[in-house]
Amino acid sequence: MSQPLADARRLVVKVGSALVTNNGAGLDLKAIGEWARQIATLRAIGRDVVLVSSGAIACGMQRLGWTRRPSGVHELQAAAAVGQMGLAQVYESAFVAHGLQTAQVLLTHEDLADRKRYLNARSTLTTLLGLGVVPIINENDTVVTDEIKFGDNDTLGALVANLVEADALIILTDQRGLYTADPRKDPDATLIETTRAGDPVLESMAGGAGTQYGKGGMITKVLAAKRAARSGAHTVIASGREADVLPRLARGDGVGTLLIADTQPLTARKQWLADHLQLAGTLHLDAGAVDALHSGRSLLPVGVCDIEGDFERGAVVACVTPERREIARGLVNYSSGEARRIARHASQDIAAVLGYEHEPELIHRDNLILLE
Ligand SMILES: Nc1ncnc2c1ncn2[C@@H]1O[C@H](COP(=O)(O)OP(=O)(O)O)[C@@H](O)[C@H]1O
Ligand SMILES: N[C@@H](CCC(=O)OP(=O)(O)O)C(=O)O
Repeated sequence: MSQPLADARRLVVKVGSALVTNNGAGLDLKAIGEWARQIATLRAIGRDVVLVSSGAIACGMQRLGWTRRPSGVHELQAAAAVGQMGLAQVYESAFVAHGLQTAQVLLTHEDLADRKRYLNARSTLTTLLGLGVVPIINENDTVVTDEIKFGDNDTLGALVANLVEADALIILTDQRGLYTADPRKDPDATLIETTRAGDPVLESMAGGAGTQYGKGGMITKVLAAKRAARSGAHTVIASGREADVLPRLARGDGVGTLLIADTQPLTARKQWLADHLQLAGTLHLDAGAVDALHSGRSLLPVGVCDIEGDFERGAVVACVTPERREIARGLVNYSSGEARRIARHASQDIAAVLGYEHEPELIHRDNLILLE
């Protein structure tokens, strides 16, 4: 049942480090040439393709003669800077051979968290697609440290799928798809052909990375599918070594694991809120406020017992239950200092407490998304 892919006009294809660098042996020119050929085939039948490629660190390590992945952030960043040159060079020549232009786009988490930069990135990518160019995206590893990284490119792939409103995210890796357990560890593991993106049972089946070259493993792919489904994109996890994998998927053939997006997509603005990986603060709600949010109402200051963090009006914050489960997130109308003063107060008292009132709600329901 891979029919949804046959209708997908815009695809994000993600290729992992182990695959791109042939397990750290150096850029796999044959494999890269093969994906370029397949992507050219998709372009020829009118599909838009954005490629998210890992491999900068693994390629840099190989070029620098390092056999072990360094643990120091600056060494990793240096390796990424060296390796990204290799990636750009090889992709450029591989696509030129098929008459296609490429564009390098390096993104950070901050680019996508800032609404203006997010919209800029979206316009640039859609302009490139309109020009028939294949954008090749990676994380800008040289300028980000661990705390602010996407880290694995599965997450980045899902965010890009949401950013360009793709119909499908295709994650190519070194296994045939998602198995019931890590096939490297469990010989009885079987391939799952079709499932529902976001099914919590998948998270217990998926393990970590298979080699020192990959970062995320299967768990980040399963979570990426859940994330991509929020904008309505289906996900396929398949082997990048499977013959003609991309054209076959585009024809609707069943290859690998299909994770179907079967929930109502969020609006673009709510999608952007949901995709924030780092939040500016946390609002602790009482049980009444939790119920109000579940019935689709705005968050009023009266239902907030405590505030964590230092944030400005307009920041994206988490809303947690008394048990500290994040149930929603949204754009706050008051800074953390103001919020601490009006917490537990009725909205009609805001002006008396602060001397002014922005809005009666702490977070308006239009700026709020429920996560469960
Ligand atoms: N349930 C599972 N099904 C398939 N692979 C799994 C599973 N759990 C863990 N893995 C591991 O995930 C690895 C792929 O992830 P990773 O090494 O990060 O590759 P990539 O660089 O392509 O992202 C596989 O080689 C496999 O060992
Ligand atoms: N941005 C990093 C990719 C991080 C990574 O290893 O991702 P992945 O192989 O997709 O798990 C790089 O280019 O080396």
